[in-house]
Amino acid sequence: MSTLSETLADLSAALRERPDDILLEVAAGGELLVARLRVFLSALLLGLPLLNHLAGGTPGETLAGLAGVVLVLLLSQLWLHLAGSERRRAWLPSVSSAFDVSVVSFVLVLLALNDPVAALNSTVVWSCYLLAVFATALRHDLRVTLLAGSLALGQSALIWLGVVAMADGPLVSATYGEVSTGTQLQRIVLLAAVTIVTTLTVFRTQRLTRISGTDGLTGLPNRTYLNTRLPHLVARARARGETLSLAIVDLDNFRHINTELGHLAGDRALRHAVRVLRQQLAREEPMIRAGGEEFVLLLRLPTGAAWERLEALRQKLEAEPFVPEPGAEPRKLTLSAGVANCPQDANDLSGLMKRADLRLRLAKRAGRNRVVARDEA
Ligand SMILES: Nc1nc2c(ncn2[C@@H]2O[C@H](COP(=O)(O)OP(=O)(O)OP(=O)(O)O)[C@@H](O)[C@H]2O)c(=O)[nH]1
Repeated sequence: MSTLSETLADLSAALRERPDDILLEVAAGGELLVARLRVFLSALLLGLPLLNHLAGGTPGETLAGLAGVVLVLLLSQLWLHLAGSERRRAWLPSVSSAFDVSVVSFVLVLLALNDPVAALNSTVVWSCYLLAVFATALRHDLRVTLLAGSLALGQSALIWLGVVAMADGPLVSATYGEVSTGTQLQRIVLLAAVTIVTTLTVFRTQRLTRISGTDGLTGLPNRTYLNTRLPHLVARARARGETLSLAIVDLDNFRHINTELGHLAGDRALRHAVRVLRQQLAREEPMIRAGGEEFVLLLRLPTGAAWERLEALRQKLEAEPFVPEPGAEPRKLTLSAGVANCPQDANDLSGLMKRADLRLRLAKRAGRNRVVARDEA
């Protein structure tokens, strides 16, 4: 069990880490969910000016309320459009969360213009701060939660101090009662507590997401990544008219390593092969452990260049044999690979996988230790 100081150290390390691709994918889905919820809630708010009018509010108040709600609805549509588009905008979660918090402050300031006590004692509007901070859990980014929480704390404290500074008598109203320092402090503490709990929730979900998408032995993305992330990468490349090549790489005769050196040495051999291959790849070139001693690589290259790249990887692995233990005889590892290109061979992940697998089998049949990018070896 981890102590508080260990948790804080892990938290601060997580704050400095760049979210990985799976997290970004999950977060983009969360952003879209929040954007839809925002549009629904702001459409519901359209009823408020009408209720104000029916309750005998002045036409000025009703019109001002209507203008505010229509503005929020229009901006919500804009956020929905941005969240739903294929293009990833790194700033979107932070800016949309800051927007949610600031809308609550904006409504409180509007309330203050009519009745200063309402801005400090209104429970329903103020609770929307809690909702805005809690909704950042769906963005799966610690920095976004901390930003929204700090903004909510800062803005609500400013409204409190502003209303108190401008009051020319006791802050009491027939509808909202009396403003008490104790209640205002409790609200600040509650907001801070919700920010902390949401931050910890995000932290834990980040860990779980990372574990579920990562292969424990090699540290590479696993089949979950292959199934969830790769279809998007292929679809995006297709939409942009870009070319990309998918390779299935399989270590040759790996069974022999296990039978001759034992399973633990086999594990080390797998890690060695992954290290050698991964070192040759750029950060944005995914290498996934599809299962056993089989890996999937995605390269933003046309067929010829992808074949050359794989051939260089094959030679590198051959040139860096695996040493089972210090002083032991080095053991040569080789790989076979099948390459398929989008859009030349197929337009989607499943088509590319089938074609690459076919060519991998050709490479194995032709004697292993080779790369095949066409339908004959
Ligand atoms: N040590 C270890 N072995 C593994 C792991 N995953 C798969 N393997 C072994 O990899 C071997 C794969 O065997 P095969 O599918 O017959 O393929 P191969 O011996 O590599 O032969 P070809 O693919 O035809 O060249 C099996 O012996 C598996 O037990 C792992 O995580 N650790």
